[in-house]
Amino acid sequence: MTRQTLQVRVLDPRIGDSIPFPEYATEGSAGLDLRACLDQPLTLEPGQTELLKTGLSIHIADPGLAAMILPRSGLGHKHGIVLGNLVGLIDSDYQGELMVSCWNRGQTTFTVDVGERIAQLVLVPVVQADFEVVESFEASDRGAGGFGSTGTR
Ligand SMILES: O=c1ccn([C@H]2C[C@H](O)[C@@H](COP(=O)(O)OP(=O)(O)OP(=O)(O)O)O2)c(=O)[nH]1
Ligand SMILES: [Mg+2]
Repeated sequence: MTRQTLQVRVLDPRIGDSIPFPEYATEGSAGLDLRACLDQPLTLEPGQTELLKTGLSIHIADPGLAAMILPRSGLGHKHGIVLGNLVGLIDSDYQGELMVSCWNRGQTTFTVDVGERIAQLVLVPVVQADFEVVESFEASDRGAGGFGSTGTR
C-alpha cells in the first residue's frame, strides 16, 4: 500500500462536525466513503437522478493520479442506488466540489439522509498516452476478435 498526501478543501462547515470527514473504514479499504452534504433528507423516486454535493473539493495535482467515484455495493445491490454516470472520474486538475450523481435505478422510493455515505472515492494511478500513428500492428493471437470471440466456457 502507498499513501499519498492530498490537498482537500472543506466547503461546508458541517464536514468534520455533524457530517464526518471521509476516512477509510478499515485498514485495507480501497475507498473513502463520500457523504451526502444535504440540508434535508432527499427522496429519490424510482428512475430519479440528482446531483449531490459532498461539501469537499480535492486537488490531486499530479497528472499520474486520478480519483474514481464508485457506487457502494450495499446501496447499489439492495436499494438500486447507483451513479447516474455509472462511474465518476475526477481529473487531477479538477478543483471544484466533488459531486455525486445519485440514480435510483430501483423500483422503490429511497430516502438519502443528511450525511449518509452514498458513494466511495478511490485514488488510482494514471498513464497518459502519447499516440504513435502506425499503418498496421504486429500480429497478436487475438487480432481483432472480441465481444465473446473466445466463447463462454
Ligand atoms: O462523478 C463525478 C464526475 C466528475 N466530477 C467532476 C470532476 C471531473 O474532473 C469533472 C469533469 O468530469 P468529466 O470529464 O467526467 O465530465 P465531462 O462531462 O467530460 O466534463 P468536462 O467537459 O468538464 O470535462 O467533473 C465530479 O465531481 N463527480
Ligand atoms: Mg471531461
